[in-house]
Amino acid sequence: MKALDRQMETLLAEEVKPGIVVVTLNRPDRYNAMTNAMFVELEQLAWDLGAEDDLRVVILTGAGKAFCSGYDLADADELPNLGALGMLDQQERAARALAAIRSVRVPVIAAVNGAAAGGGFSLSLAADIRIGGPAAKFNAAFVRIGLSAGDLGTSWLLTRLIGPAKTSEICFTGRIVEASEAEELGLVNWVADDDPVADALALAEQIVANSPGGVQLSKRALQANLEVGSYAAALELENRGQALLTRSTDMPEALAAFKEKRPPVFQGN
Ligand SMILES: CCCCCCCCCCCCC[C@H](O)CC(=O)SCCNC(=O)CCNC(=O)[C@H](O)C(C)(C)COP(=O)(O)OP(=O)(O)OC[C@H]1O[C@@H](n2cnc3c(N)ncnc32)[C@H](O)[C@@H]1OP(=O)(O)O
Repeated sequence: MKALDRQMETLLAEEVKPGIVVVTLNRPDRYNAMTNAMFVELEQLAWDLGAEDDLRVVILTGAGKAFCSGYDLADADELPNLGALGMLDQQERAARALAAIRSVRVPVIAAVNGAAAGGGFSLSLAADIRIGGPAAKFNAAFVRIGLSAGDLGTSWLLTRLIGPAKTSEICFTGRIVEASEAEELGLVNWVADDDPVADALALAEQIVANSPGGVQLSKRALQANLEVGSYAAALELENRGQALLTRSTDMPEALAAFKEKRPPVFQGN
């Protein structure tokens, strides 16, 4: 088994090309519904993969017909017995898992192969890029199940992705957003003609051809600058990243390659 490959109870991870790992939510009979085991494995996988120097891009997708249908409603019966603090613990554990996915240092591309509902919608938002398949559909199902769309980062990320008005409409109605509308809204970068994983892989190969440090510090700056409050703070963060990269060996290699009119060979340091 390769260093980046993982076989877990609810997830599979496979290095399909050098540095490109496809993570598959693997509960197809339950439309990849989320369980506590899946949250624990998502968080663990995010940290394990992040520790691998050779990692360059993660593609996240679902086995079978759905991407992820949110919390496993078959498990919901036992929740009321947990009490308020027990529920808070469950919610925080799930939130930590999605935050870990979002903070993976390399680009994460969600190949949304089917329904992304509830927490599954939230999980797709934790990715940097979403590519829909023809069957992709997004559903902030929370209000239909007695919950709030303030869930696993949805209210923060979706507002910044598609704007407060459309976010409000989608979250207050709990309606389905089909692939074509998702593309119009910018919820997905595009809709693949067939398998979104194939499109995600082609995109990942374009990313892998570039400086790993440049890509990873770009991700860091782009994510952080959704949070910093000012242009000055953004510049400060960018300046530090660039100063760090100018000390890398990849940058002189890129300059030499440009002058010698050849592709650069990046080492990621
Ligand atoms: C009461 C809620 C308790 C949750 C609170 C938990 C608090 C602590 C937990 C940690 C924090 C996580 C919080 C999480 O983010 C909250 C949520 O995710 S809430 C939203 C939960 N999800 C849903 O409400 C979506 C339900 N599913 C659907 O709307 C539709 O199935 C679909 C996904 C839009 C797909 O529609 P269709 O293509 O028409 O497919 P079907 O409806 O026919 O379903 C096919 C098949 O899959 C089974 N299934 C679908 N979704 C789930 C699911 N979420 N859990 C379990 N099983 C699911 C469905 O039953 C069918 O199976 P079959 O009947 O054919 O055997």
